[in-house]
Amino acid sequence: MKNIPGMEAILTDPAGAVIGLDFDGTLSPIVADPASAVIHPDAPAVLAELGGHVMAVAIVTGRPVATALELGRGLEAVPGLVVLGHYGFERWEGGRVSAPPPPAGVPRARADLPLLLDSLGLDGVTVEDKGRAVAVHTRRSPDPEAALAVLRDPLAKLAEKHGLVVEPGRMVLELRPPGMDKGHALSMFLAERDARSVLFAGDDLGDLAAFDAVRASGLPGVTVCSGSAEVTALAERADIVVDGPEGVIALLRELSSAFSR
Ligand SMILES: O=P(O)(O)OC[C@H]1O[C@H](O[C@H]2O[C@H](CO)[C@@H](O)[C@H](O)[C@H]2O)[C@H](O)[C@@H](O)[C@@H]1O
Repeated sequence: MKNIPGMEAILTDPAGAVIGLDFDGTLSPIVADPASAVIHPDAPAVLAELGGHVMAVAIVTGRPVATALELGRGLEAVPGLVVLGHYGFERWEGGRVSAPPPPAGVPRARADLPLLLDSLGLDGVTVEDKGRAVAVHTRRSPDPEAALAVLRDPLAKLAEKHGLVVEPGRMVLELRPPGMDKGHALSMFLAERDARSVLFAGDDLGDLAAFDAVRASGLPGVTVCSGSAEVTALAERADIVVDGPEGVIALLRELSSAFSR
């Protein structure tokens, strides 16, 4: 680990390190039904151990905070944990949630979706109502990539009509408000805490902005890709590529053990 640029600073000064982690595909294995996702069983204990050494553990996710905590049972016990949900619009810390008022465009887009999806005649496309955003999933359709291709333009037009943006992800297109992304969320958090180093691990396109934020911070930083066959863009830009959530947990465990030595 020591040979990775940025890791040296984290290992020698853990109290100055922020560990940023995506949720789905990084801490939680990808499953067909978003409502059935659960955190890797070892993650809460590994993060609790890590949280005792570092400046902060921050989960930066597209999920609403409440969903991340529900699917991530045990996370609330991680010392000093911060959850930045909805790509950073929501924040949970010490049991308290803060968030701006919900955007008006989301319920309007959600109301238009059934008719639009009917008109496209796609099988197995499902809608996840996230409150402050709405996600259209194709993982359970017979050809998920082809369904995504059919949906791309109509959803872009729907998003524009309601003042929203499209966030592409693993077999999902999400309609959400503009003005925030994981990079912005992470940058603000690093500045707020006066971090001295940072590690960020993610698996999906939305995590690229956080990778950029690690670089832009000017801090000693490490980017980790939770690798999959579905997304290759992160692996190309990561300092470390591991094998999915299992690999992420193993890396965090190794880090924690190094701090304890
Ligand atoms: O930022 P994240 O924590 O990675 O959240 C991104 C999206 O993750 C979820 O969808 C993904 O995981 C599902 C469960 O494993 C999977 O079925 C889906 O295909 C993936 O795209 C979640 O449902 C979305 O709301 C999140 O925005």
